[in-house]
Amino acid sequence: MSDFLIAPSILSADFARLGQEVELVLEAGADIVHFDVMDNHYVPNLTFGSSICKALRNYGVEAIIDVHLMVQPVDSMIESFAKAGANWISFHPEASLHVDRSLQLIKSFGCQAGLAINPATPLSCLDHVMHLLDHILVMSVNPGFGGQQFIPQTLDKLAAIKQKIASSGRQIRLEIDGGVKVDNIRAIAQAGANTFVAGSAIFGQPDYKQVIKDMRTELAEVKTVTPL
Ligand SMILES: O=C(CO)[C@@H](O)[C@H](O)COP(=O)(O)O
Ligand SMILES: [Fe+2]
Repeated sequence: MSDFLIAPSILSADFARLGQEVELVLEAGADIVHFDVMDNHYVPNLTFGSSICKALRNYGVEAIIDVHLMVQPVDSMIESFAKAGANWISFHPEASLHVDRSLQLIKSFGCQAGLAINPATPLSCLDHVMHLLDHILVMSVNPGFGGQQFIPQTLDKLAAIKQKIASSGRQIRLEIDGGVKVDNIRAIAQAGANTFVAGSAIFGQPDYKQVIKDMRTELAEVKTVTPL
């Protein structure tokens, strides 16, 4: 897998043509599919569940599906997403009563496990679970909606998490989610991210291939690549 992964968020896709939209964005050069699950409880918005993930697999989508659970409770959703074909599953620590248990549950189904960190979530939540993490999803907006502005303080947070990952000695993907665009992706990568969720920046343009190409051109300028 390459150093930098581009993960379009299907939250901004045309839901009436979801299979085709995912196919188009993968043909346009996307690496993985970011799948935002919102429950109108943990976040004030409602999207889709595991049956839509299964439908994408049935449609023929073979790429990694990166499920971002914005739901509470968490554990009751994990098995159905794993069985529906999710590869990566992340959740918000505030939404789980037993974070270690939820991470172990994700891994017990053979999926990669991640924690999603909100803008105001302290990094201490990572302290005792680094050994269970395959990725950390850093939210650069408050969760619940696409099309929000990138919160600039996230750059310092990324740098701090990058240090934590380096001291852990583990290979943990550092994923950024929210407000990622062609004009800020380079600075975000320079701060330490290596996996980039982008919804409105990609699906909001008529030519998905051009946006992804422009993002990769920016990423090619990054001096220090965060090792995996
Ligand atoms: O998880 C979320 C929002 O809660 C994201 O995945 C958004 O869907 C990203 O959308 P853009 O900010 O890129 O439009
Ligand atoms: Fe997301």
